[in-house]
Amino acid sequence: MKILSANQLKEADQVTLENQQISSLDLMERAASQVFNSIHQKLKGAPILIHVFCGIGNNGGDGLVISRLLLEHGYTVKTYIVNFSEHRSPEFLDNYDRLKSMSKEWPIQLRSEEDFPKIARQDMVIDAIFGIGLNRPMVSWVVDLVKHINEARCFTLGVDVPSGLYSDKAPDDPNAVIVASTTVTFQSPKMVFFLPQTGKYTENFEVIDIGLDKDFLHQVNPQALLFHKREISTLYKPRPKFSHKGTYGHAVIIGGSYGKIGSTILASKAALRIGAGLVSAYVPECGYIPLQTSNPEVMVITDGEKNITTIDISISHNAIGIGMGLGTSDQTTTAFIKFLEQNKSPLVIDADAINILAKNDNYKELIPENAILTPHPKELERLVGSWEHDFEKIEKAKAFSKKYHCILIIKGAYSIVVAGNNLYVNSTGNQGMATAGSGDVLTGVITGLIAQGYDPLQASIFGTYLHGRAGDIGASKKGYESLIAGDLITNLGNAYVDLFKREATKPEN
Ligand SMILES: NC(=O)C1=CN([C@@H]2O[C@H](COP(=O)(O)OP(=O)(O)OC[C@H]3O[C@@H](n4cnc5c(N)ncnc54)[C@H](O)[C@@H]3O)[C@@H](O)[C@H]2O)[C@@H](O)CC1
Ligand SMILES: Nc1ncnc2c1ncn2[C@@H]1O[C@H](COP(=O)(O)OP(=O)(O)O)[C@@H](O)[C@H]1O
Ligand SMILES: [K+]
Repeated sequence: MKILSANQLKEADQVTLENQQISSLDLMERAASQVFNSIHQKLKGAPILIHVFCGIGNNGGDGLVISRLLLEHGYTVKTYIVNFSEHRSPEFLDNYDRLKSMSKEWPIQLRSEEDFPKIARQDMVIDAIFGIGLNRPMVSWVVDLVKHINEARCFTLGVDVPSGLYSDKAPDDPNAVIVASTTVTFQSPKMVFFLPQTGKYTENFEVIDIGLDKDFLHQVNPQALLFHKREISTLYKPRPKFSHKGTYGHAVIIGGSYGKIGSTILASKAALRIGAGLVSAYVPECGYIPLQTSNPEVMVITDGEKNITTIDISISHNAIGIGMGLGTSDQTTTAFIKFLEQNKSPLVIDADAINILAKNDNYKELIPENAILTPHPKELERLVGSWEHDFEKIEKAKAFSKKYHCILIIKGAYSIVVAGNNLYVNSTGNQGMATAGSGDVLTGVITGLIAQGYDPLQASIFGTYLHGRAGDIGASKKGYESLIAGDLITNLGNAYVDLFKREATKPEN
């Protein structure tokens, strides 16, 4: 699914008006009535008090349409106009008149704190103050209104985006944004939903198709792609009946140091579970027995006593995952850099291998083309420098990916695969995966996919998806707290099986 920027959505809006020969008032009616439908389906006429807060632009216009439709269906509604400016949009004004003409109760004008209404915990709020048009800080009384609404802690539905969020940067004041229980958003999910600084303002979101011009949507180069099962299952490579283990490649996992051998156990097991034909682990001697006993299917090569001192892989192989638990001692750093100078295999670079690269710009020049780097936020900061907000972080990651011709996976909730200017946002995974070793599993998964013949970009996207899905299946059985990295490995098979399960169809109302 395409994630479009605010400007692209505005352009889509204009193209739609021209090509479909409709007015922007019609488009607003179409969009807002779908928000109403979504609310009505859930509320089913429940007799609760609904407060609709409308700005004076088109987001406010949507709010007015929703108010009118709610009233027409017998809901108890109070509509407020948040007068943050005198420049009312024409569509707002039209809908304002329509609402006044059908309701005895006229919208309530808000101009200062004295006008704020009481909102009870059991009421519902519809937030249509600002949409994607917010372009400067809100005046202080509107900030206070946002805080007043948030303090009510009632079910709050954001229209398009929670008010107070910019489309391309972090909020000026983290408390000056509506915290929505859900957001019903038009046509495309917004990038802000997927980033830590801004995604926290909506617990859920629902994308509604408002029928914008299909050709435009098809040809537009999106800000990012959000990948779900539908797109992902097309990447799957079936296993031919007459295949043998050689068909699925040999993955090598290099890492570990005294006390951190577990990371290589997890990564090599994950490479096997994702389907590599053969897996070898290259570890210091202290890892030999732990690996052989915990993973009988994995072959083990050793070097150094407590940490790796040279990396010399003479066996034939198809992909290497390197870095988990490796350490960054001088000896290991030298070994890794020498290895990079000679290496010709597809690489997944993780953890301490990233930390070593971050030490010196000359080292970064050795990153082979199409290598995949899987930094968590701290490792990313070491690699690309610090950022003020998440959008800047993404720009820095893109610049790094372009400069060194590599793929970066920004890990976290909604991990983002960065390949040059292209961004792929993962839809699977959960907070239970914030646990030791889950990144090691991801490295094993991606290495195992490349060994099987997936190209690095496919392996990054497919692997991130399956890893998250395994976490979701694991959490559905164990809950978030007790999910551990080993559970992700256990559920990789279920994640594959799930790829081809049909969604249960929703019962008709
Ligand atoms: N194609 C689409 O995406 C559609 C968008 N529609 C709605 O239109 C919204 C965008 O409407 P608008 O562009 O009118 O913008 P908003 O309604 O978000 O904001 C209203 C106006 O306020 C001004 N403004 C921005 N920041 C301000 C501040 N801090 N203080 C005072 N004034 C400020 C801006 O000039 C802005 O145009 C969308 O979010 C959506 O709700 C729908 O009606 C229909 C289709
Ligand atoms: N809140 C979260 N939601 C979804 N996935 C998460 C969350 N927190 C962590 N993860 C995933 O778990 C993994 C953690 O990786 P990392 O921090 O490198 O772990 P470790 O170094 O312990 O192996 C990443 O794939 C990340 O996307
Ligand atoms: K809003």
